Amino acid sequence: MSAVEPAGGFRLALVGNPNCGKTALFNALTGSRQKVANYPGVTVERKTGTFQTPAGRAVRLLDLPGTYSLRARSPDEVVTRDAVLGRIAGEPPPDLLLCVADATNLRIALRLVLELKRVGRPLMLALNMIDIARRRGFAFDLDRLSAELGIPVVTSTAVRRGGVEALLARVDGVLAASPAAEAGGPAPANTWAPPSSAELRATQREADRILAAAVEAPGRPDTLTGRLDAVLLHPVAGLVILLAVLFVMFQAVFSGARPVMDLITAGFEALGALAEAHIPDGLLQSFVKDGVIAGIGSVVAFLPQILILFFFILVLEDLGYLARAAFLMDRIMGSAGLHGRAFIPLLSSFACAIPGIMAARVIDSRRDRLTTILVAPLMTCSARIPVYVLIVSAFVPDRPVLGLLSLQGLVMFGLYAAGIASALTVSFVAKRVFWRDHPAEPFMLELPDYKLPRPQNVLLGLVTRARMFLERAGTTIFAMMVLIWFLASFPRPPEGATEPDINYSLAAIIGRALEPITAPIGFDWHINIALVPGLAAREVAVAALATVYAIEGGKEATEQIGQALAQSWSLATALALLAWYVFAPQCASTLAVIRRETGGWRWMAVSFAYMMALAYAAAFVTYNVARMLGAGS
Ligand SMILES: Nc1nc2c(ncn2[C@@H]2O[C@H](COP(=O)(O)OP(=O)(O)OP(=O)(O)O)[C@@H](O)[C@H]2O)c(=O)[nH]1
Ligand SMILES: [Mg+2]
Repeated sequence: MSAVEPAGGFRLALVGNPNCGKTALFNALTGSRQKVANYPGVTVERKTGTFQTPAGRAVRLLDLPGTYSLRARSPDEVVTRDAVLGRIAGEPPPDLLLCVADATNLRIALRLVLELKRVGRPLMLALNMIDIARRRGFAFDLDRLSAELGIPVVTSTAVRRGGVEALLARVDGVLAASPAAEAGGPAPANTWAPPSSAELRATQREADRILAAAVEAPGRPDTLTGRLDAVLLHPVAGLVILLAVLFVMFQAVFSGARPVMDLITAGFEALGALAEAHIPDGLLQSFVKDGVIAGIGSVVAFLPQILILFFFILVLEDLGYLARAAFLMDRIMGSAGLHGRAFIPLLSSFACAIPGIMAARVIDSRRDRLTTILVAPLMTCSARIPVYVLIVSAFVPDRPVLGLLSLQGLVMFGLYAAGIASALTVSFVAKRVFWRDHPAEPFMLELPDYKLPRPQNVLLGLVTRARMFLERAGTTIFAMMVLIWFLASFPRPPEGATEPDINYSLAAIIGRALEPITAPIGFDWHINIALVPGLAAREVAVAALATVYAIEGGKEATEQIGQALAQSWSLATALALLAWYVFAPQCASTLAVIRRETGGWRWMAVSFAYMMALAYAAAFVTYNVARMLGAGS
């Protein structure tokens, strides 16, 4: 048998409608941890993994973005089409197409199966989510289904242990009979051509006939999803609930993390004290204590906040609420010129703009996709949380509003709202001013059934996030801290100097050189030092401020960084910096992803320029208005 195995093993591709459980199956088979969530359009690129079948065959498994047809309208669907048809350079076509279907939702899935048959590759159908289907009372005549379709049909529960064993056993059988195993056998003909709408309708009729013959739907349909949707999709009640959910989320981000945050801060302070006690006074002590510990510690302290935000996002995703939120926001987003499908990319950008920008691949019209990519970085990503929380807790008094809300939480919500409002405004302007002739595209998004969030899934998501955040702290942020400490410590002050050491440093020289540009927006040279390296990653700004004030404070810098800021900045400056951070084009990786996703420098340059202009303008207006209102000192 091994003599006829293709090099690198058999190639198996997972194809299917969006949200049917392909990635869950991929993870179950390969032990990978790719993102699984309850909304269509989670996977937007192809991923490979390997596994061994029970008979010992090595298989390379390909997870693909979901699609309804191989017609391929959007960039993610193009990936699927090309992989299925073997059009990807250097990659032979799959030896077996494993079509995955949501067993409770087979109509379109069967149409895709019929379309896939024309590709001429060995094909097999897995009725996934069979657990849910059985519970709801669906009955399947698998033999009949298999006979009608002319391919093997198995059932699976991708998210349960043992849920894929029958499938695995069957894969062996199919691979043994596949042409790849008959060395030199003739390749079957590929008769697939992009189907016309009429052809798709004909295929759908055939699929409906097979469905009627082989599947018995429950007499009493599932009513839970319907009952929930009657409230959650209500044009008024639904929007109110959505707003309430978002509000609770931001409040929790702000106030829920305090105790853990204080613990982390105390831990890093103890580390700093330890460094002070054990390393002799001098440059090395300053490097370890002010550069590394103060800098990294100031960023890592925000881990709890970031995890709280992700906890909310992960639970909402798994619940199936995100697609509803997209539906609710469609009218508002549509009037701002955004495609309904832009909602999930934009919401993902609350976590980080990078997956958000990539998720825009599900949008088929190029202009709608570009608009989404341009405004995604305006959404408040989690890297802004440290900057916002630091400044808000230093400058906004901690007092209750209307009894139960905190003023600080309210300001935080306002900052998120500012991000959303500016995204809507920018897209509105882009649509009206630049792309006037563009007709609105109809928005279609399948609403998944509600599912109870899976604790393992949420936990896994949190661990992944925590790891990514700490890795960033250990690499990008660490590297920037070393640079900033160096710039802030050299050259050493001259003999008999009276000012703090940092005032004689390279950092001060650079920061002061930028003052003519930043003085009108209220930033002094300390802030300038934080702004430039902050372009690498937003959190660096917090770390940089921590280091700058720690070095400036010298030995007496025992106070927390927030207190240091409150003493040295006016309220107007603090507000201007917040305004700056709502818009500033930041983190080099986001810009790099924009370049990659749009296929050139042009849109990267456009987004950098427009965000920089907005940031400067917003900071300018904020600073000057605040000063006029008396917040200038
Ligand atoms: N109960 C149950 N839930 C499942 C099963 N398979 C997947 N799910 C859930 O269904 C949702 C969608 O799963 P994914 O694996 O992300 O679906 P996908 O086909 O990769 O989706 P796209 O990447 O968007 O095309 C998730 O919430 C999974 O936890 C199953 O067999 N049983
Ligand atoms: Mg997927």
